[in-house]
Amino acid sequence: MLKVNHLNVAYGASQALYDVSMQAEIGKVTCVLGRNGVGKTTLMKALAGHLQPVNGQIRWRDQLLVGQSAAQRAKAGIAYVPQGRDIFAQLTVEENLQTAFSALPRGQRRIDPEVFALFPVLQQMLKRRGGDLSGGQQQQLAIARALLLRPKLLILDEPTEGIQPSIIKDIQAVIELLRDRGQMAIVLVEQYLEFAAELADDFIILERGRVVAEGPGHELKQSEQARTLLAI
Ligand SMILES: Nc1ncnc2c1ncn2[C@@H]1O[C@H](COP(=O)(O)OP(=O)(O)OP(=O)(O)O)[C@@H](O)[C@H]1O
Repeated sequence: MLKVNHLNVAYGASQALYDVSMQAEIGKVTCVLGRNGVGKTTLMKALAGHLQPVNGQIRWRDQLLVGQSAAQRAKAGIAYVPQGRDIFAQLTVEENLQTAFSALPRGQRRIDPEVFALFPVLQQMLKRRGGDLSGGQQQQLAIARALLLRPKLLILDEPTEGIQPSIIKDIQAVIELLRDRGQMAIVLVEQYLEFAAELADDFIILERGRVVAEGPGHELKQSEQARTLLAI
């Protein structure tokens, strides 16, 4: 289980997260919701090790993460798919997938065919350059690259942003399949209440860097508070 306790994160003098606590369990999707600029990406970067907090604790399977680098966390099975996807435009799909290898032991440096079962389009486009893919295909590539780490904690930062509805459905199906296998915790950042409500087992809502609502996912659809906080 992931446990975040009283996390404070700042960019220099500008504080972005205040006393944030949350948890995410194996076999569940935990959604982090909130409007633009409330601190969702900051929280994900702190989980992945791209930002170190001012104070507070992050525990993953009872191990303290604060102080560990992003590379150490990747090796410990924490995979982060950033907002904007970070695909290398000049590298082929295959080469983009191979960039995950640096976090893997030598014996495991191969592209698991399972990622092609999950995202068949990637196999068809293996020799194409990342920059030639559509936004939705790039998102699938970024998730596939993260899965090559065989993560136990998968962090997805707004995977639906700017993506056509048919691919959103495909991505949703993959997230559900990964969740239902019961072997990883999934933290999903979302702005769209509908998508989050379909997937969330648990949720938190951030507002100006603070957790202002939380609960089980089934409460999201009916929640007036969520609608107000997300300004729908
Ligand atoms: N590199 C940075 N330096 C200074 N301030 C930053 C930096 N990145 C983000 N911030 C600020 O921190 C706050 C939280 O930003 P963050 O990107 O975490 O929000 P978000 O909820 O992910 O928003 P979005 O949905 O637009 O991605 C904002 O006020 C933002 O301006």
